[in-house]
Amino acid sequence: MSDQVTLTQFIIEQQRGLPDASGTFTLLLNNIVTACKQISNRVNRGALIGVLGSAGTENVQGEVQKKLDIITHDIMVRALNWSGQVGGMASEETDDPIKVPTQYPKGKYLVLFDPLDGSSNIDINLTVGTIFSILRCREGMDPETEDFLRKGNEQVCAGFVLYGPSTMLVITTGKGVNGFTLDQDVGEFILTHRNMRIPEETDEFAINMSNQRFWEPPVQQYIDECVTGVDGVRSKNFNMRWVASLVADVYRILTRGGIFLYPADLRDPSKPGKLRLMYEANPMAFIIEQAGGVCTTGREAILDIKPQTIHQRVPLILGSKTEVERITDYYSQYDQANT
Ligand SMILES: O=P(O)(O)OC[C@H]1O[C@](O)(COP(=O)(O)O)[C@@H](O)[C@@H]1O
Ligand SMILES: [Mg+2]
Ligand SMILES: [Mg+2]
Repeated sequence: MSDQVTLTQFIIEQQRGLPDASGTFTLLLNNIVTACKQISNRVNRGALIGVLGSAGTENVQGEVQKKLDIITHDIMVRALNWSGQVGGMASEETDDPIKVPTQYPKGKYLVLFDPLDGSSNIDINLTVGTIFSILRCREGMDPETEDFLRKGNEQVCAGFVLYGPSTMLVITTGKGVNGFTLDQDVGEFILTHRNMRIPEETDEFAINMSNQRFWEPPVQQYIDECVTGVDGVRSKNFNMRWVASLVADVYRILTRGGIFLYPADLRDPSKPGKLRLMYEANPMAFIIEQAGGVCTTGREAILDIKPQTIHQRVPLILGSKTEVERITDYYSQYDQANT
């Protein structure tokens, strides 16, 4: 239809009027998006092309890699090299940042990504996704690990693509959050969800209840009050959802509100939470906050954390403002009573 807005048109429109806009960001984004269309195709064809199942290898965090973890990583790296717009990249699937080979020009962006989020769901045909975070760097530089370790509030863009019933892209450049649906017939992402806003109130929570015995008291209290429903202090019933794909849980919250918790886990002090700061929590925090929600560890805003390592894990609590603020109150009351 003639009034449809494609992703490229939308980004050009957003950049128009910016004094230092040179078109390089649009080029970078086009390459990321092309990679995600290729990933969408592989995920969609699944068993037909033999890409399901385990690769029999482990990544830096000791997690068993799926074949598609590796395939999607390779697709992203190739597209980013070809874009000529990146100085370097970092992926969930490699220990160290990835350098741009000498035959490609080096650009002024760093891209960090989780090429396949929710990969434990791939073999059971549930929604998975790709998450990316974009930072600026000095043009032409060969970045070291230290150059990537920047706070989330320095991101210039964050997004994720959902491979679900529809393939969708959700993106922010710091001017709100917009959602695009892939029109498979024409191969373009079309703007379908303009200016997404998270409802401030909610009665839906998302948490992996099997970890309950390892939670700290503020989380125990919060979830206990939700589960007690009308019979407890909340005086209302709550619903629960847990897809176990961050992309799908965050998309639901962007659409109808809710709170997501993967809190600090007392099991192993070296793993404060499960999710990774730089390519899961930071991009989601940028998106959630741009949509009017809140994103925290319970004690600190995610976007204010100075990263120590590329694969650092963080506790992650995000979603509808009033609920996230309620749980951060529980944390501060608990910490005050225990210091
Ligand atoms: O299996 P659990 O413990 O419920 O964890 C689910 C979480 O782990 C993740 O799958 C981790 O992502 P990866 O698949 O990229 O490792 C998140 O998407 C999800 O929120
Ligand atoms: Mg992930
Ligand atoms: Mg992953």
